[in-house]
Amino acid sequence: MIKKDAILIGSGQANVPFAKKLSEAGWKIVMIEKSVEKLGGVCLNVGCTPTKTLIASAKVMHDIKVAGKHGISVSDLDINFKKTQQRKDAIVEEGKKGMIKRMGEVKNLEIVYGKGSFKDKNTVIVKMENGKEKEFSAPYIFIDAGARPAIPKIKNLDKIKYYDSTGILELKEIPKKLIVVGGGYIGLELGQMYSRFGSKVTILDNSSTIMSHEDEDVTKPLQEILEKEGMNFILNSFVEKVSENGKNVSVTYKIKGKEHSITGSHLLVVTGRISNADTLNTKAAGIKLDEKGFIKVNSKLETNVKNIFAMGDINGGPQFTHISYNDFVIMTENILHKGKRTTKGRIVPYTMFTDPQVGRVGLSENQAKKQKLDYSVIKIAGERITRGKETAQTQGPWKAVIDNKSGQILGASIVCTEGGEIATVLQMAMLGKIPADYFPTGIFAHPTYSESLNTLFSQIYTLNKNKNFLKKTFK
Ligand SMILES: Cc1cc2nc3c(=O)[nH]c(=O)nc-3n(C[C@H](O)[C@H](O)[C@H](O)COP(=O)(O)OP(=O)(O)OC[C@H]3O[C@@H](n4cnc5c(N)ncnc54)[C@H](O)[C@@H]3O)c2cc1C
Ligand SMILES: NC(=O)c1ccc[n+]([C@@H]2O[C@H](COP(=O)([O-])OP(=O)(O)OC[C@H]3O[C@@H](n4cnc5c(N)ncnc54)[C@H](O)[C@@H]3O)[C@@H](O)[C@H]2O)c1
Repeated sequence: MIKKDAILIGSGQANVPFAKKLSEAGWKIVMIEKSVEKLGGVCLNVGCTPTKTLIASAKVMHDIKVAGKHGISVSDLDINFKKTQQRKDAIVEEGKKGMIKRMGEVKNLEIVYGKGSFKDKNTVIVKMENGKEKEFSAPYIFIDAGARPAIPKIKNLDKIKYYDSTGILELKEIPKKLIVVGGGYIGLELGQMYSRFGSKVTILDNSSTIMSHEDEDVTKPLQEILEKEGMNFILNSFVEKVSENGKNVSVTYKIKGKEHSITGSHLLVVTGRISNADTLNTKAAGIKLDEKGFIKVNSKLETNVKNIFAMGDINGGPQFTHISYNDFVIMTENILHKGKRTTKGRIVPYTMFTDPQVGRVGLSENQAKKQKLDYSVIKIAGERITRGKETAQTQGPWKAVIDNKSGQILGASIVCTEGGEIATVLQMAMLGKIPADYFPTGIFAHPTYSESLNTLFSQIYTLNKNKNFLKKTFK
């Protein structure tokens, strides 16, 4: 048994920077990670970094395909997919090398490769790749062990070749016909990416809309844009079974009880991500899980067991890199500086990296409605965006939700080629409590995309006229 000041399980987006902070404060720590290949977690190795790199390559391909709009013709458009993949691999490798170097410089940090699981509330056993075991004990344990693909129960799925979000990134060939089960972030981002590389892509989802947790007046226009690019959507579809015939895969699904089938060359299954807590023997430490298997934490990220904390996807999310990183910020302040930071009231931004992006921050209209808030909605179509006209990227809509009493922005959904950046501008306004009426009159550089926040927020005057909106706040 080796004694430490703290045990860190998983090298996700929170534990990596946290290890450095603990070390700087003089703590002797051990970090347990399944393998060196997984060091740095999902985002760097098989998540954000590789996907956003490949998606950028697919955008270049698309921009060339539509260059005719600008009077530019390109003949012999071709892709050397091996090189495209090599570029992605090199970027991941570079990030990995840098991280390993920085981790090597962290004093008092021992990294052990193997599967960690609890023996009791202070002890963790590591089953190493060579079959040997090591035991560590510490008064503090920080879990940042993430989530993995959720594979739905579909008849024969375990008998055929299919891809999850990791496997699909390693393809050597561009699929002729890609069937995607799941129309959420990964399905839409990777579906559009392969569609732009040349695949015929069909997305099946059992919900009535893509990205079903978002407002329908945001997801419907996005679906239409993707359909115009050649993608096909089969919604309200319940996949029953799959089979292989030769090199092809067939998917049988039901819509309103009626059976249909579709055949493709490749099948991608991306229907959400489940907690890795089931690999940790949490019972031995008495750690409580929620009904979905995520570790229950309070707003300070404390589990029900004293001095055991859970950060990142494994505590139920939201499942984003920046949220896990913010968990690290909370933990650092509370553990090392006697702070009282919590997750309460944190404004959550996220961006789906389709093209156009869906830049999101704060509340959607649906969420504001559910919370029974007193709110108004402003919205403009993409055609109103001046910069978009110049760049031939007039997708939309842009939408914001405003608190009727305070005039504060409650949230926004920005469908735009740079939707994520524009939503970030609004996030800054929300953080700084800059009210909505700053935007119609504020000065924005012309012609940036963000300048059109001016146009979006000018809608508040119309609301004012029609509904006596924000009488106190806006004149
Ligand atoms: C394809 C894809 C694209 C994504 N794109 C984005 C994006 O653009 N933006 C964004 O914000 N988010 C994105 N995400 C989500 C993001 O990657 C995750 O939210 C983020 O990585 C979660 O970090 P984490 O701290 O929870 O730990 P993770 O990154 O999940 O790391 C957990 C680590 O713990 C290790 N581990 C697990 N169990 C054990 C055990 N028993 N013993 C030892 N080690 C263990 C794992 O091997 C892993 O390395 C994407 C995810 C995927 C799959
Ligand atoms: N840009 C980003 O920030 C980004 C990118 C990728 C992933 N992520 C994170 O990773 C998480 C996982 O992504 P994801 O796309 O796997 O999950 P998701 O929850 O975003 O989408 C899953 C989709 O699958 C559908 N679905 C579920 N079960 C189904 C079934 N049996 N048949 C058909 N459809 C089914 C759901 O209706 C949903 O639309 C995301 O929730 C997000 O937090 C973020």
